[in-house]
Amino acid sequence: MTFHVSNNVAHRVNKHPKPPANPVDYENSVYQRGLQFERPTLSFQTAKWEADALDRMSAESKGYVFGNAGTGETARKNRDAFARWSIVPSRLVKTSALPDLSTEVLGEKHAFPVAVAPVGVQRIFNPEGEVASAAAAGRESVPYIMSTASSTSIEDVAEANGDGVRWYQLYWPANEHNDITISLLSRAKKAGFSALFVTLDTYILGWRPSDMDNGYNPFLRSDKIGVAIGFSDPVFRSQFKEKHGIEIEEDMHTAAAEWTRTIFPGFSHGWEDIAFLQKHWDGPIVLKGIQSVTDAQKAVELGVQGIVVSNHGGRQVDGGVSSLGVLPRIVDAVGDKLDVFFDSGIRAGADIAKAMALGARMCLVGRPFVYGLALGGEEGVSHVLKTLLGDLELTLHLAGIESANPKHLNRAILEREDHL
Ligand SMILES: Cc1cc2nc3c(=O)[nH]c(=O)nc-3n(C[C@H](O)[C@H](O)[C@H](O)COP(=O)(O)O)c2cc1C
Ligand SMILES: O=C(O)C(=O)c1ccccc1
Repeated sequence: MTFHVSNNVAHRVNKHPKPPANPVDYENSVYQRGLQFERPTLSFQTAKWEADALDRMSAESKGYVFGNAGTGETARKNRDAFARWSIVPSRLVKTSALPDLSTEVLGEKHAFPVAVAPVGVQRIFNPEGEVASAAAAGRESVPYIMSTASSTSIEDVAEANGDGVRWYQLYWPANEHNDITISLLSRAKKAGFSALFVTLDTYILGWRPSDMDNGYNPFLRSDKIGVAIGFSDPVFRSQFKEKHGIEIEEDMHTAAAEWTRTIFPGFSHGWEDIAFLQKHWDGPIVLKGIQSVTDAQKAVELGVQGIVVSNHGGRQVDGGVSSLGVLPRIVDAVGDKLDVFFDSGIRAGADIAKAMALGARMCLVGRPFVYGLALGGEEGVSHVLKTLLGDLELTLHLAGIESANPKHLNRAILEREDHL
């Protein structure tokens, strides 16, 4: 995989077409080439992405992406949980092979243990929105998870993602709209989305004071960009026409409100409903938003292929547990029976290393890529992904992990900082 950061520089200045061949070249490529020639516009300091991106945004967009549920306690806990684990490096570990960050999930090998988390309404942050981020993910060989709340249609995201790996995230309409669910699933399947991520923690938006202060709802914006999937859905369109006798375009406000209620019905499905998705989706199913061992075990009983240990980045239940905090016990209970994905709080390579050492098989990155998108469109998202992966590789390499390969990670490389 050698090497994200240097590749970026090489592409931009076209003076170093060949990526370096081994880890030793890392220093040369990053420190020397990076400093000697034109540098990427975005910083390598991950905290700067957030600061720079928020600086440029409207109060509404800033409140929306940076905002959390309630007091922000869970979002803070998500971050604090990483500092409770520390990596203990091993010395004089001879590396016999090239770096290999690959991991296996859902029966397939992936070059990197990172995916782009589903994030809705990305055109708020950049006019190119999902087209830019799906293209960047495809180019960086990182799976792209497309949100049902996207501001770009399923088909257009697929086209932008090219031959990349893409997975579809479902905001699951209530049972009375099963025909819409079936339509979404069949569109996703036809457009080459190979796995279904079902988000369980957001059947209604959480208590988000920043959005409430701004009177902001991403779906009800006057430009209606948040409802692209509904407005491009043949079943939703024909039902709307049947009910109101007019096309969506003749009363966009009513249509947007109806679509919002369709995918955020305000109440949850039950465990027994998962069978419906298993019947109508031909491929792996992953349940996103799991935080308890009991729920993880129910997922195993139902025979789904994976779970995402996630609290939606602290945006739904304030006062909730940290996502990294509950990861080990969930891995202990079900890690050998399905694939455990992780998100909520990943900001650097070391965070990915820790989550993988605690048993996650792949990490989803949320806000950081949104900041990259806001700052630099496709290039910005590419830069964020490359930086996180370059940082991860170097962290593992210097921690003495053979070939920087996540499969050699386990809890023995971690210490609880408060036990030292
Ligand atoms: C602006 C924004 C929009 C999001 N939209 C969705 C969504 O449409 N579907 C979904 O399942 N999760 C959504 N999420 C949650 C992310 O998929 C992910 O769980 C979370 O961002 C991970 O935490 P992190 O931001 O700390 O990386 C969204 C998160 C943000 C910040
Ligand atoms: O904001 C979110 O967390 C979220 O999941 C979402 C995305 C788009 C529209 C509404 C909610």
